[in-house]
Amino acid sequence: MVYNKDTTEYIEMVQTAITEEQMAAKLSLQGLKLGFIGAGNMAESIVRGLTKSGILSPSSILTASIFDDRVDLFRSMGVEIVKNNTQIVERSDIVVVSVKPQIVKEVLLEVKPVIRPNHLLVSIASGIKLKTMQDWSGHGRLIRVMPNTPSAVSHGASVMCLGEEATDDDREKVGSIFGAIGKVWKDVKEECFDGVTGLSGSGPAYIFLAIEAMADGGVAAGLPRDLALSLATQTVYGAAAMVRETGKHPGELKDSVASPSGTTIAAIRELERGGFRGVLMNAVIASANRSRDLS
Ligand SMILES: NC(=O)C1=CN([C@@H]2O[C@H](COP(=O)(O)OP(=O)(O)OC[C@H]3O[C@@H](n4cnc5c(N)ncnc54)[C@H](OP(=O)(O)O)[C@@H]3O)[C@@H](O)[C@H]2O)C=CC1
Ligand SMILES: O=C(O)[C@@H]1CCC=N1
Repeated sequence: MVYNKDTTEYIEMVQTAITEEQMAAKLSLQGLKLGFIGAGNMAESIVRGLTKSGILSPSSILTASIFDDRVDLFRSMGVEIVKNNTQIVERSDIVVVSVKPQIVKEVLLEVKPVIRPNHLLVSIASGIKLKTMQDWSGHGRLIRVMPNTPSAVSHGASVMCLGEEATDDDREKVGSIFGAIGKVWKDVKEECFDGVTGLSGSGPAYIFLAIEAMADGGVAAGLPRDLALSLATQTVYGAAAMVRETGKHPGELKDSVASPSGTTIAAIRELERGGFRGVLMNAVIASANRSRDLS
């Protein structure tokens, strides 16, 4: 089986391995209820990823919203809809605070009376520090996470940092949840969170912009729009996979595309002239600074 070169069989083997790994995580989360305060874009991405992973049944997930379209969307994924934030906390073991940073204080003060010692609070809000969360909620069993939207398709990047009363078991459970929807870095220092937000939290948006712009370039060069968009998408996906799977420095991989006096180096010259690297670096820093402002 291992030596069978048939592509279909190989894929089946990989899927079995993932399923076994996730099975252990699934067992550790059995019977657990996961609530989301804030049924927005990031909560949706996490729930989509979790539903896909099979690690938690959608009926173990709860949320609430005053908007019918959000209720309908989460209900269509099998999520239980409750009346309000208080009910989410009362009915959940782990509560993910997934509202905008500016709303976190209001929401925590609202649910504070029903938070019990057995609750684990997880905040994904950018900029809001663990200490601030603890002051507002009166609860120290906290974990801060910075995820990103590719979690919806099982390719998320999430980092975690534990509050002072979070246990090893809490770390494992939250690590399993975010590990099921992508890669997770479990013990990142809180001082890194603004930089993480600037890089991986906001980062998908920079790449969506890049894909759109590359496709536009293809159209300008005469390609049909659908072919241009598909090629741009596959090129970004393939380049990311190459960096990840070869372990080579991106500079070395770039050099291997650029032939002497060829097409790529002509394009790179334009990118450098336009300040491509500096622009990307400044984008990460701008997002990190905004995250710092929010705290
Ligand atoms: N989007 C992303 O890529 C990422 C987001 N985050 C963090 O996740 C959090 C949510 O972001 P995102 O999902 O993009 O934002 P959204 O605005 O899409 O989601 C927030 C949701 O909370 C709802 N809401 C507002 N007030 C309340 C309230 N009092 N009680 C309950 N729900 C309420 C909002 O409803 P309404 O629309 O009516 O305001 C909205 O549906 C933010 O703190 C953000 O920093 C972290 C990583 C990545
Ligand atoms: O734009 C935002 O504020 C959120 C935080 C990280 C990604 N999106």
